[in-house]
Amino acid sequence: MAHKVFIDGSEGTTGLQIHERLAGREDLEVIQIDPELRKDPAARAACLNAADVAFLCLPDAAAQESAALVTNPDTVVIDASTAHRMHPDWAYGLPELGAAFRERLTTANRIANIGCHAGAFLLGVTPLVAAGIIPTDTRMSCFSITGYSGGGKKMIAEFEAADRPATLNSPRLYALGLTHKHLPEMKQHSGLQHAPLFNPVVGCFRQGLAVTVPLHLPTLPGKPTVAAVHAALSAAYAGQTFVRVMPLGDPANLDGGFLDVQANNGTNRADVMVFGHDEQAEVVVRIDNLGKGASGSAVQCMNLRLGLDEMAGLTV
Ligand SMILES: NC(=O)C1=CN([C@@H]2O[C@H](COP(=O)(O)OP(=O)(O)OC[C@H]3O[C@@H](n4cnc5c(N)ncnc54)[C@H](OP(=O)(O)O)[C@@H]3O)[C@@H](O)[C@H]2O)C=CC1
Ligand SMILES: CC(=O)N[C@@H](CCC(=O)OP(=O)(O)O)C(=O)O
Repeated sequence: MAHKVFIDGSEGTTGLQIHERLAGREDLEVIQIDPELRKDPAARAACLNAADVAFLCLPDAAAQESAALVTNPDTVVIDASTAHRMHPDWAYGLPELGAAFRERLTTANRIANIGCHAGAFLLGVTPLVAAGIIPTDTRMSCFSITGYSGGGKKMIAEFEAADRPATLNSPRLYALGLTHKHLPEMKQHSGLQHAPLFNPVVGCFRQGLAVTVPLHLPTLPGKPTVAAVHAALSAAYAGQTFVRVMPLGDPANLDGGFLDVQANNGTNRADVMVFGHDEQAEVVVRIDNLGKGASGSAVQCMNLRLGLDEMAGLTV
């Protein structure tokens, strides 16, 4: 029998992308809400409680409201928003972070999907903390370049408006108050004692994201080589379907010396890359912010939770 799935917020950026990834799957039946009633709590409650899996693709407040509407103990909720990522009762949706994450996702009825910047940061840093290469008390910094779809419908409309102001044509640094909403999950799931100093930049392209984490190798215990950093990441992700560690400093990652942050678009793949020399290393993690950073991850978590092929509906 097909699993019943409901997407609350199906007309938003993430909701539409989940819908696309579920299209044509015979093992799933998507519950449709009357479009006129898509923001009506009673209508949403009926759909949520009829679902085996409910995706919340909503702003934080609406996601909290939806989660509270779920009374069916068997409904698995996968929330794409920031609302529940720090909640102890919710599993964090990044199985590649380790066996404990993966195992929890196979049974949890509440799953918080990753933040796009946070997930990429964690893929680059968590194994290095676990391996002791980065001490837990290190004060890290990192930056991220993202496409404007990360800002949802509103930002997409601003960037794609016919009368777009020229100020949107150049990359825009933001979150300069240094309190970006992904900092708590970056700290919690990396094992670091301090949140990184994080600078996101949004560019005039729709989709694609890369987080860059600099490492000053002589300041780290035992002065690891760039090869040791690469080896630790390669070991951590051996056998993973969706995380690919590229050869060390591979020029094939670079197009005439430039790294294309859109190269994973349309996939659920994360590319982990290490560049550097004796003194400095840079870990770069590239994802599709709407793929591994949002809807791809959500579908992967559903597949895992339901015991289905983890790759169903997804590409690498
Ligand atoms: N875009 C991205 O790259 C990522 C997004 N996320 C998170 O996923 C969630 C969804 O983001 P995104 O798809 O980008 O956002 P969008 O703004 O594109 O879509 C949100 C959707 O929710 C609908 N909505 C708002 N309030 C309610 C309500 N009370 N009841 C029902 N529907 C409602 C909106 O309706 P309307 O169409 O009328 O505006 C819209 O269709 C957010 O929490 C976001 O932070 C997470 C990772 C990455
Ligand atoms: C360009 C842009 O604004 N991107 C968003 C991140 C999108 C994301 O990961 O979303 P949630 O954490 O909200 O789920 C931001 O930096 O706030």
